[in-house]
Amino acid sequence: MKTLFANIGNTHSELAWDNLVNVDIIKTVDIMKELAYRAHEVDRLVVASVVPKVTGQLCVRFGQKLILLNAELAKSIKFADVDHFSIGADRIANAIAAQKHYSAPVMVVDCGTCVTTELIDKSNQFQGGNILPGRLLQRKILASATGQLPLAPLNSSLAKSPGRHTMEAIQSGVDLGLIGAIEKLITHNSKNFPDMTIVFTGGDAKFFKKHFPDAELAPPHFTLSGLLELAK
Ligand SMILES: Nc1ncnc2c1ncn2[C@@H]1O[C@H](COP(=O)(O)OP(=O)(O)O)[C@@H](O)[C@H]1O
Ligand SMILES: CC(C)(COP(=O)(O)O)[C@@H](O)C(=O)NCCC(=O)O
Ligand SMILES: [K+]
Repeated sequence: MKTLFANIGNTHSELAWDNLVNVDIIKTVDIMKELAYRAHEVDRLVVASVVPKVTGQLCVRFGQKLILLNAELAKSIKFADVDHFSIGADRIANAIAAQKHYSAPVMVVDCGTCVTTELIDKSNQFQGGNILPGRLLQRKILASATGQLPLAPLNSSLAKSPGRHTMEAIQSGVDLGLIGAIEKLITHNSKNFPDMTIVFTGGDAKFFKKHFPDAELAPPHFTLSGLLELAK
């Protein structure tokens, strides 16, 4: 039986057959086209999706072959104190991956379209987390919600602060602001978990990790590895 795994995020999606050696990264806007090429080989499609429009299309296309990750399938994680119906499937997969790769307590910082955190304690409880707009999303909202601000490009290193022109002011404002926000979340969330491990993952993980020397950089395709773990 051939199982295809898919992690469908708001910007990118990852596709893999039962291992992490050959992972294809596809823009989520193109994911249905990509899956159409592969549909004939797929006996089972195991998906973590946070894009309901795509989830709906997958239900129609794959029917009974489709398995959607939700908190009820994540038997190794307990959700006693959280609203488990509301938690994104990628965040549940991150919790499973954190449990597999690190010793608890552990907080994942997923730097994607949004920055999310997921905190898992020693007794495998999902304690909850945080959601805030990521580096690109903050740039986009500044450009779209104002008359005069340009869309500032992403840069791999920090822009000068104080910024000497509009672009530098946006880049340093957003990027330093997010680093500060993550620092604050770590300090705040670690009050009850002083020895917790911090793990960075997601498309922007390398950028942020540089500013957190005590944190870990997750192995490649970390979220997807959580999804694969589920199928074992
Ligand atoms: N070349 C790039 N194209 C798009 N996003 C990038 C790029 N380099 C860094 N990023 C950052 O990575 C984020 C997307 O990360 P990703 O993990 O793919 O997101 P998601 O899981 O939401 O699909 C973007 O929002 C942006 O902040
Ligand atoms: C918070 C998210 C938008 C993050 O998505 P991403 O940036 O990884 O594409 C996604 O996990 C989501 O839609 N979650 C549902 C709400 C929640 O997790 O509480
Ligand atoms: K993600």
